[in-house]
Amino acid sequence: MQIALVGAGAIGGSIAASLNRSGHDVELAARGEHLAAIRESGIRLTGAWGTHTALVTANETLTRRPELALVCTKAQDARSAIEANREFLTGLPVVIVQNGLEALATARAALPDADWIGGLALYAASYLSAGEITVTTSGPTLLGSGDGPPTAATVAAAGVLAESVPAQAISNFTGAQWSKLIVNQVNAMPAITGLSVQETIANAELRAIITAGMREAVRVGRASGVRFEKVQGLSSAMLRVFTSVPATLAEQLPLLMARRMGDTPNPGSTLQSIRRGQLTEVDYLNGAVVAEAAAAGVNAPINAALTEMVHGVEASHHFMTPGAVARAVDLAAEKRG
Ligand SMILES: NC(=O)C1=CN([C@@H]2O[C@H](COP(=O)(O)OP(=O)(O)OC[C@H]3O[C@@H](n4cnc5c(N)ncnc54)[C@H](OP(=O)(O)O)[C@@H]3O)[C@@H](O)[C@H]2O)C=CC1
Ligand SMILES: CC(C)(CO)C(=O)C(=O)O
Repeated sequence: MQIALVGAGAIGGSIAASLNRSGHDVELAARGEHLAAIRESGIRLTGAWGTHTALVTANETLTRRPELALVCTKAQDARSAIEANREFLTGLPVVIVQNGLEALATARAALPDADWIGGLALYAASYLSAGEITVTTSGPTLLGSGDGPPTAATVAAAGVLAESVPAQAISNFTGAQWSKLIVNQVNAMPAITGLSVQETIANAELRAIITAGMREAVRVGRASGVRFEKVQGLSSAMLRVFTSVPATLAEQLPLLMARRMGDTPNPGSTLQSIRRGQLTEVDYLNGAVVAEAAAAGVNAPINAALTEMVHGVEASHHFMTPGAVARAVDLAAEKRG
């Protein structure tokens, strides 16, 4: 099948290489030194999904109309990436694989005339260098849209992807996006400290803040009327227990998440942006919790403080120590009440 991917970093690159390995005819839209490296010697995939060098067609924008497309940029780049490839995406089923809550709304606003399908990657991947992608933890990609059952186009797209990567169509995609937003509470701390997700969770001070941020985000979701969908064991019932037990007991959840990630250090996608000197997605992660809290008339001081600290590191290029992070969270929480 002819399949196009717009954005071929950690997520897009690992999916593209796997599709190529299965025999699909893949075209990528990529940019900069990554595009040059892919043109020169393909995408080199390593890690949990095996080793493969994918020699694929790659251009700054798509040059032909595929049968299925995926958009796999960071949230802040999605709109311009879709607009730049509008000609070859119009009328197609297009999967947008993105964390946060806004992927489908952004995609539909940028290109109303496409059959947009949301994608949530439950695996972890890293961009090592131009042309080099590694999968650090395996897991499925969930496809869906809205709060009902998956559409026929979603089931068909999941079927195609599932021949190459773990993928499945789900109901209540909106609830799954929220559950993933709770999982993505682990992204900010690596971006602030420069440590891996596993290292931040192993640190008692940081783990307490991550847990508090997760509990705050669940409460905001509830205040917004969210029906959490089960994602990586995070069901609505489980999240109710998570927010009602003592904080130290609740820390078992991030500890479990870290164990599931295994031994290969996972920087998370937000720290990877920082390491490349790029702006991060934090406004779509912790920032989304703050925005939803404001809309629901509740406070989210921990998520607000984490958002601010990630922006601070983006600007200063200096990571913070765990002690400094703990002091900043305390001060911010006091100030905001
Ligand atoms: N990495 C992970 O483990 C996981 C990531 N996710 C989510 O998946 C999404 C993608 O993340 P990830 O793959 O890590 O991000 P990356 O930054 O690794 O990849 C995004 C790629 O898109 C490229 N890009 C941006 N705009 C354009 C454009 N107009 N045309 C062509 N290419 C473009 C970027 O290029 P450039 O570098 O030049 O900006 C980059 O190569 C995010 O929403 C993330 O939160 C979800 C689960 C796990
Ligand atoms: C859950 C996690 C941290 C996996 O890498 C992720 O979704 C991300 O990096 O954005």
